[in-house]
Amino acid sequence: MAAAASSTSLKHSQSPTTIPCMRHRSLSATFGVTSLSFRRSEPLYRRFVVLSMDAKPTILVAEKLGEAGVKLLKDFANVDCSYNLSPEELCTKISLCDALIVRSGTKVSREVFESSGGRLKVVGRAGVGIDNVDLAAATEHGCLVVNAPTANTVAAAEHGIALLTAMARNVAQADASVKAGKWQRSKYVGVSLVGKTLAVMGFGKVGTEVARRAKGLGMHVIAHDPYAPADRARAIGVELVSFDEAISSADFISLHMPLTPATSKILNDENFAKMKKGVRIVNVARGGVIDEDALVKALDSGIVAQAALDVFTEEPPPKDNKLVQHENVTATPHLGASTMEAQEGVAIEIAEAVVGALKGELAATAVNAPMVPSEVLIELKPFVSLSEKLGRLAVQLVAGGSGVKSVKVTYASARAPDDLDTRLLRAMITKGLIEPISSVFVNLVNADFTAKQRGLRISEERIVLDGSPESPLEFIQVQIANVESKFASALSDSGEIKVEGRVKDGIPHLTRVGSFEVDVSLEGSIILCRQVDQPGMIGKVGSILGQENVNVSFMSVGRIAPRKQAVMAIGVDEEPSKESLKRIGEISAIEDFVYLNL
Ligand SMILES: NC(=O)C1=CN([C@@H]2O[C@H](COP(=O)(O)OP(=O)(O)OC[C@H]3O[C@@H](n4cnc5c(N)ncnc54)[C@H](O)[C@@H]3O)[C@@H](O)[C@H]2O)C=CC1
Ligand SMILES: O=C(O)C(=O)COP(=O)(O)O
Repeated sequence: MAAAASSTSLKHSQSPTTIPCMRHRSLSATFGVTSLSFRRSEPLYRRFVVLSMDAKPTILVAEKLGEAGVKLLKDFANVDCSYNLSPEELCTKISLCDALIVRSGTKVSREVFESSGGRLKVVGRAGVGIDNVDLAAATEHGCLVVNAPTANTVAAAEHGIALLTAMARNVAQADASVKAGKWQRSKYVGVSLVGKTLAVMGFGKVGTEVARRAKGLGMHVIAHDPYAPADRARAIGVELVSFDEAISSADFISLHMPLTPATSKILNDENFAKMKKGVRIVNVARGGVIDEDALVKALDSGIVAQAALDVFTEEPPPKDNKLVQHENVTATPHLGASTMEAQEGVAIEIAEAVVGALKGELAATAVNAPMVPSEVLIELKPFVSLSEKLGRLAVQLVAGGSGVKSVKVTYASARAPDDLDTRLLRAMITKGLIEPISSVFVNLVNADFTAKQRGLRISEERIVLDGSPESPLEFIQVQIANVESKFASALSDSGEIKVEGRVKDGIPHLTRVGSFEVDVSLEGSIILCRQVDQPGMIGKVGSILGQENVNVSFMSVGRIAPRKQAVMAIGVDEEPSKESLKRIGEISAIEDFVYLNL
């Protein structure tokens, strides 16, 4: 990463403080925060998922969404409900959209993010499974992905139970037979559920609700979930067991885990061979967790007596799909979430999440961004701003041609080490370091990815201070190693560019440059001058700026000793002209100076 040649040439328009936007935004209704006022006219989260949104945003709803949700969206944005778009049509439309809402039927591929040209800021998945969204691509493009994880839980569990009971009593097959004019009572003798063992694979929200209901049907319920707490299972009389124990002892297996690389085709030839002969399988999770060819073989050989499937690897499955056609298979077209109640709930849940994210609020259901509780966020707010500004300052001090590769961030705090969430701060320092010297837009979603991609290593260190832990942090220090500085006094004794800041009365201040203590509020822009300490310097610089009507907000001098080397830090509200900066540089006592945009 090469630093910009001249700090004065840095593009001011990249500064987030220049984005015109609303005042006094609510931080997050979801987190119960009512309202916060910000000194800059910018909601905090806007720094993370920033929109250049002077006009109403546009939201593309690509699959059927409940009316109440659509109404919520329309109150805030232009809403384009276009269903059944081909992948090409979606890619064409997306460049005009700030947000996209989908269900399980739309593939939000890398091409979609690439085609958006950076405008797409939020993808809302109106449901749980996000396996149809390329999360890595979303993150790389700084696009937030939110889902609606709770509103369809009961619907999916009820559908699982519906399939379980219908399968056990051949309801679908018998219904088709009666409609065909037959009366085959002996052919459709079923099996009972009571006393049978049900293995719930994936003991999350849906799995838990299925387990509860199955217990009510008199079944013996066991579950396998490597991440579920045993006490939650025990509380409802379910025993957590290993994968092999679950599949080998079950009469019925119900799948409720997400489709991930680890669960893909988890029911395969090898695992079907471990099952009890005559096992019955329900899948309301994702088709991809079953190797469908292996299931056909297991059905044909009688290892699996019956299967009831709501989901398929390819949806809709091809007409000649062997599973769908199999007489021992009951199939539904991905109806798990399809109740009136669930669809209404999901629509509202996703509309609120998407609108909130577009407004710059933190989304409680963000899938690809760290969640920071609201109380932590409120405390960290001024430090978030300080972090970004220290990053911006530090990188502008790097001499052109030096490559920034290694940055050390030190947080000094009287809090216990595990009582400080630095993810936000690190993301904002990264934003400050990268944005001034590139065209990349960095936010909370893509900060770590962007740093890694640029080979920028950010290490973090904690200094634990004695004293009152009332404030989350005393100071933050940013050091850039192995670079030259265009302002030699910014180098510490050990040769790194070093800047340090604190929050004073809620306002970020620069309190150290190299080995020099200064004190200048981090607002507007800053001029740093190195000089031999002597009377009259402040006046000389001040009068040059005054002649141009540039308002000085702050001045401070840090010096080794009276009349020795000193650094003068001057905060200015307006950007001085090149001519004024040149005149400051020509003051004979000034040995070195740099102008830095914040
Ligand atoms: N058919 C439909 O219309 C619907 C399908 N679903 C699907 O159901 C699945 C579960 O949904 P929720 O319960 O809401 O999600 P959840 O996130 O609450 O639960 C998933 C559980 O699976 C567990 N898990 C992860 N890897 C596992 C593994 N290798 N083995 C066993 N368990 C594992 C997790 O620890 C978690 O407890 C998702 O795939 C979702 O997409 C959800 C709603 C409707
Ligand atoms: O929420 C889920 O994971 C589902 O599978 C529901 O999918 P749908 O929104 O009905 O296409």
